[in-house]
Amino acid sequence: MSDAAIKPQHDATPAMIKGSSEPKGESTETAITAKNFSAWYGDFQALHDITLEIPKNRVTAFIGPSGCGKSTFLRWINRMNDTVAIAHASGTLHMGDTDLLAARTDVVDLRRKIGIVFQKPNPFPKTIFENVAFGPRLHMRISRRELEELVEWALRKAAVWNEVKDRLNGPAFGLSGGQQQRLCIARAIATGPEVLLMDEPCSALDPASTLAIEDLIYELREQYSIVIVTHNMQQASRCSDKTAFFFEGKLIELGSTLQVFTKPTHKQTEDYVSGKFG
Ligand SMILES: Nc1ncnc2c1ncn2[C@@H]1O[C@H](COP(=O)(O)OP(=O)(O)OP(=O)(O)O)[C@@H](O)[C@H]1O
Repeated sequence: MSDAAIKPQHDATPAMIKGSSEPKGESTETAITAKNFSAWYGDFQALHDITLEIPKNRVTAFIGPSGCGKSTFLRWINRMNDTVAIAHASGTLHMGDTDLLAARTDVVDLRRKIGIVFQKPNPFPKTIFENVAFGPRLHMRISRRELEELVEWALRKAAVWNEVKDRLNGPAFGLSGGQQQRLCIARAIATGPEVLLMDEPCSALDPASTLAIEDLIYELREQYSIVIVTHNMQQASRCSDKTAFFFEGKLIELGSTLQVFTKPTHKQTEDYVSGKFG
């Protein structure tokens, strides 16, 4: 398949990202900016005055003990908390000029630009093909042939094409957990997002599938700005460029992954990354 066919939505080709898994320096551009962002569930404050920049085309790991607010932050970035009546927030969250918190912001369009992959693979009860085609059908006006090309492109990019190419019309639920998770990544990238949020994407997977997904995450950062929530310190150190450590709803430290793991500035970070708690 030619990547040129789908260039309008995806301007880097697989060839451009191949062999690119080298550590990268500081990104000069920012994907998401939070300023004095706080979030509550009713009276309970889950996030306190978070100010941070998520760099473009890098992987940022969110780490911290259970309940420190990592998922809450992701959920606010793509407006999942719209359905939680008691959730409210203050401060600002922006992607470029887009105010992620504004009522006027088109949430469907926002979720096209900010994809999310959850802890447990959650394919639709449809065929493999239809899982990936669903978003593009909703957001793009493309021919059947272009749609087929796009589905193949996304499945290749998510490193699952070879395993599913002969069963595209088979049920997604027939795939293994690791394959389902890569299918969900293909589904998330098929609409051409700018940001990919991953909430513990490997926690339900075996070690081999986990490594495959980590390699994939590291490669995908050529094209996407990625945030991964993980409890796995090795995973954060293997596949992220930057690491943010949260504790009790506060951002304690954000720095290069190397710095956070080898020379953390805060004692709490040091204790957490060295396994003393959490
Ligand atoms: N829908 C909700 N209603 C009320 N409280 C909530 C809700 N969702 C999360 N919380 C609370 O907000 C706090 C932060 O939760 P969150 O899921 O963001 O933490 P986390 O760091 O992602 O945890 P984990 O690592 O266990 O997934 C927790 O105390 C949690 O109980």
